[in-house]
Amino acid sequence: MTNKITFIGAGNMATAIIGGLIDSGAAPTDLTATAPSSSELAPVKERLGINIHTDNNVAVSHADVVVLAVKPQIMRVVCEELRETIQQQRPLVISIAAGLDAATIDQWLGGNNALVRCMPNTPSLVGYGASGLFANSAVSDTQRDIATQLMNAVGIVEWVEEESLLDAVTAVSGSAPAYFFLMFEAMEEAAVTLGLPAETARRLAIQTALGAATMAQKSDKDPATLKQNVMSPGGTTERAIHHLEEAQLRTTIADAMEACAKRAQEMARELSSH
Ligand SMILES: NC(=O)C1=CN([C@@H]2O[C@H](COP(=O)(O)OP(=O)(O)OC[C@H]3O[C@@H](n4cnc5c(N)ncnc54)[C@H](OP(=O)(O)O)[C@@H]3O)[C@@H](O)[C@H]2O)C=CC1
Ligand SMILES: O=C(O)[C@@H]1CCC=N1
Repeated sequence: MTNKITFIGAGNMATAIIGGLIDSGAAPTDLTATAPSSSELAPVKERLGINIHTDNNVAVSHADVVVLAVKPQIMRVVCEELRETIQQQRPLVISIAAGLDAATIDQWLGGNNALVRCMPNTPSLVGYGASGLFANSAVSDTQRDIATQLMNAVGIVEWVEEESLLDAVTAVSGSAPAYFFLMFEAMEEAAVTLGLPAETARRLAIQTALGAATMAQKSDKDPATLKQNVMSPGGTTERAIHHLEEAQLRTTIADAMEACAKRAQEMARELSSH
């Protein structure tokens, strides 16, 4: 990819994507990240070798693609500060902020911008990201390809044709690494109670998740069948799964994902109104 890409914000998500891009062959010199303080940026430069800037407008002035990677709560200030430069430069703008809708961001940037909303996740850092993308009507096919290539460099890409579906993407992949990390915590704690050393338990739980995910990805069988294949009749797994079903794990997951999607909608309302 030969585009010059500027990330506004150099936090968890931006550095995860940048790290993944570099691992997949992007030239660090084509990448720039900004943040308010050079003390935060210095270690990013040291680690990734990319360009850094504390002035967002300067960083955007030569960019083909601008990735807005600041917290949703400060997006308005950042966009309004960038409005003039973006209107002159006309880059493809990609927002990764949860909740904030494309029309609001476009308006804050002065209007008529080619804008892609992307909901990535932090496993982008290791090339196993999963991103949902939505394009507004100003985005050309070439720009769609650019966004696809960018996020494909760090994982899989799924386009949605209705913007509201990004809230579901947030629930199933954007926020979801945290659900699995919670599961690892819980499994490690339980295994320690059963007598295993914590480190052993952690290694076994993580490797098992990796194995299960890889099997589910490579197999032509659906997850329900793969689950059934582990459950010997009258055996140990059956007992464990019975317990999880009795404890309403499915409902708990559905409720958590619904809460996640609702929070994204709430954030959109809160943030677009002030
Ligand atoms: N974390 C995740 O798993 C995911 C996050 N997202 C979205 O990504 C976005 C960023 O989240 P995340 O990376 O976790 O947040 P972080 O707080 O880790 O990163 C935000 C970055 O923005 C910088 N920043 C703050 N103010 C400005 C400014 N005025 N100009 C330029 N940079 C600024 C921060 O610098 P400083 O620290 O100095 O304030 C920091 O580097 C959010 O909108 C979130 O919704 C989407 C999907 C997943
Ligand atoms: O928790 C959040 O709001 C962000 C968006 C998805 C993951 N982290």
